[in-house]
Amino acid sequence: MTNSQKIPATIVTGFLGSGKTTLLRHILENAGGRRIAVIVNEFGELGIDGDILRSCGIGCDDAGNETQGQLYELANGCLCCTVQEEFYPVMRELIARRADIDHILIETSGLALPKPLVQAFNWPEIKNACTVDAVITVVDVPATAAGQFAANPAAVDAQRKQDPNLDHESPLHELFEDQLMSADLVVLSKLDQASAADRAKVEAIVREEVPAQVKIVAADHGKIDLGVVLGLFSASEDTIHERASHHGEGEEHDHHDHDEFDSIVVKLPVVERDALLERLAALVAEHAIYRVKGFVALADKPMRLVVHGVGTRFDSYFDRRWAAGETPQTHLVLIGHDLDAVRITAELNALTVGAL
Ligand SMILES: Nc1nc2c(ncn2[C@@H]2O[C@H](COP(=O)(O)OP(=O)(O)OP(=O)(O)O)[C@@H](O)[C@H]2O)c(=O)[nH]1
Repeated sequence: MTNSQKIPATIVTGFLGSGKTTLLRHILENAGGRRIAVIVNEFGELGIDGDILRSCGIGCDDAGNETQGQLYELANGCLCCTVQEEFYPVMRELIARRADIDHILIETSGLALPKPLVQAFNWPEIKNACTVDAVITVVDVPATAAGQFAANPAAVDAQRKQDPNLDHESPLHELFEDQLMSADLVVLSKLDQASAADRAKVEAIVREEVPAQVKIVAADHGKIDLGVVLGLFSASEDTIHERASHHGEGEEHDHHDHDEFDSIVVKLPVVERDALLERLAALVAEHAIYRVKGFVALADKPMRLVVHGVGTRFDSYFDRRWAAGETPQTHLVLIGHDLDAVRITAELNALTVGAL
């Protein structure tokens, strides 16, 4: 089978909160009749991205009931470490349904390394039926310009001063480089929050990491012409072995076990919106929390509030009414480094104002 007869798969990668789900939503809402199967993967115990996509009607029929076979959530760890157990069975299922599928869209967790996933497209059963249309790496311009992914950000410099014998290269920097080194296309996000100088600075940083033929484009809240992101025919699986990576296959990849990152899941009943957002902002300032995401139940509202915090910036919006028979509950996932789960959970628990 030639590559043009295979099902094209687009892999969307990028750090936590960079704008992957926003880009996915835009693609799915503008699919123009393409039948797209979606695989979303998250680090942390809650399948929040899947639920956000579902609340926009993705993976549901017109009556809001879940349709089988469009949306697959892999929430049991990072896709790059669970390729065999999690990704492979879903791909086999999709391959069996190939007559119903025009494109596969895969969102990796923000902590995943894309290379092992692309390499899985060389496994015979997958290679015979699918090809990687492109690896798209989403880059958060304000965060990158502010140095979040620098080789030696301030915190790492401080550690190094205390113990110069230790290797303290920032884990975020390695991840950033790995996610870029596999890219066939780079999408810059959040330019509305960045100056022209920041954009130029980030483009120069990205250019250092990606091969010359890789285009760097911009998307405003995920909006981008679908012709730019789909139909690239990169067949990345054929060249992935030539791409460098900080983490290899097999034994070397096993060391990428996310020891550097902690995930805390907090479940609360009803809370008060301003108190919650203030406390979360304070926690982000006090701890190395990279991303906060989840759903919030408010005492005076019949709607579910979605909260998404990246660094010190928090977005919140109501996405849907709590369903009949559903108990409104606050579910938050916090991801960061060296987090004191007991203390953070206790501080958030103290915000509970009761049940609906
Ligand atoms: N201002 C602005 N905000 C954006 C843009 N793109 C995404 N966002 C916001 O950034 C936050 C993170 O976006 P997501 O699309 O959820 O990011 P993600 O990469 O899927 O996040 P994780 O799944 O947590 O890794 C959300 O609050 C988005 O609304 C943009 O172009 N401009």
